[in-house]
Amino acid sequence: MKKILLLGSGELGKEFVISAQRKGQYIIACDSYAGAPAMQVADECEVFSMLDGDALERVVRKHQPDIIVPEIEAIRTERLYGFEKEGIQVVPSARAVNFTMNRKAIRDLAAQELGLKTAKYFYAKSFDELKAASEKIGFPCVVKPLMSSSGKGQSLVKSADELEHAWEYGCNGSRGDIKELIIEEFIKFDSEITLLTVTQKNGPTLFCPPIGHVQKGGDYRESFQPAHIDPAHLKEAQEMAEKVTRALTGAGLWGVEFFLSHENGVYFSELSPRPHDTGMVTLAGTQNLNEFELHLRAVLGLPIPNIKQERIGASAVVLSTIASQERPNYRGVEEVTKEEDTYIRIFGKPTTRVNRRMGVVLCYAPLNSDLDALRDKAKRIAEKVEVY
Ligand SMILES: Nc1ncnc2c1ncn2[C@@H]1O[C@H](COP(=O)(O)OP(=O)(O)OP(=O)(O)O)[C@@H](O)[C@H]1O
Ligand SMILES: NCC(=O)N[C@@H]1O[C@H](COP(=O)([O-])[O-])[C@@H](O)[C@H]1O
Ligand SMILES: [Mg+2]
Repeated sequence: MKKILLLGSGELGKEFVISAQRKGQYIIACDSYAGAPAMQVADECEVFSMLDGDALERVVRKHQPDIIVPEIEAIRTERLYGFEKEGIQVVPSARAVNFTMNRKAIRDLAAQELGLKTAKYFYAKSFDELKAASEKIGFPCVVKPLMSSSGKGQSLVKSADELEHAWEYGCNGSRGDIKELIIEEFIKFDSEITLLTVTQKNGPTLFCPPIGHVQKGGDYRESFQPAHIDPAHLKEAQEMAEKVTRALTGAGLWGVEFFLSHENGVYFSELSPRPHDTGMVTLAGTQNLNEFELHLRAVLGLPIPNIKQERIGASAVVLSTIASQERPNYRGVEEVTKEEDTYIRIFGKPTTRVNRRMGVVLCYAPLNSDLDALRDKAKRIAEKVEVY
């Protein structure tokens, strides 16, 4: 049995904890608020700011974990190098977690050191720098904080007069103490995918069938597997995923994001060194092993004999339309359970905010059935659920 310190306790962590406990592990779930989804199923929990390095140190000393599994990006990741040196396994590695928490580190590594194709980009520390960069990139362009996730602080800028708003919005949506944004060329992609990639302690890098997804405001709304893409594009994406995960080092499951364009090919976008939100579609049983089970096996160094697509699947998110500090209720769950081949997962978040992801609807069908129809079904059913 290993003692696992989980840093971040959202919906992704909750599924990871369930997988880990099913393999006899002991988990301490951490987050900045009490009653977080993964805490509801873990052995112990700790509530503190993981951006506070000293608080993080105290929790590590108190529990003396064998393994640290980051679940979010908002962590004082510099401290992880020290823990790793002491012999604690950091998942997938301190380097991977530290590089991916800041868009600058990972983008420079991917585009400059590894030569992966990405959108053109510049960084801006002031409004004037943003303006100057936008003149080089042109409109539309995308502006994001260097440190944020799930689309926080991200805007699509269509003309110069929207820049000021993008600057303010980006700075306000930034986590942590840095006031710097990235401005990217807008890629007119035909589709985007997440390539779940597994790096192993003893074994080759493995790839799941690609997951297609649709985002709104920089946040995921629906995902489906397998995405039907050009085999040459898939091969290219796999090669890029192999390169970037090798450079970041370590064992675990990663969500590597790509934009695909018929005209311009494959662009690397970013990656998560952990299970990916769009990968929740694997909870519909699309694969023999879902992304959480794969992460756990890679972390523990357990064998993964194969990854097999068992059926097709679609996920659609349930978002809150209200903001409240009260524990929410859900209307429509009975309606959902009337549907065939459908699951619903309510994450159990104790409070709401507008557009907070509170649950997900998962639909599946046999291989070779109509994927577009399945996507429509998942979206139609998710619409029935109301958070109040
Ligand atoms: N340069 C771009 N061109 C076109 N679309 C973009 C670009 N950058 C981001 N997007 C859109 O916004 C989405 C979110 O962007 P990105 O993944 O960089 O943000 P994020 O906040 O890190 O999201 P998450 O943490 O949920 O993965 C992308 O999946 C894509 O749909
Ligand atoms: N794109 C990253 C992502 O989906 N992360 C997932 O969302 C949780 C935070 O949700 P919250 O903001 O509702 O607390 C995180 O803990 C993780 O499970
Ligand atoms: Mg993303």
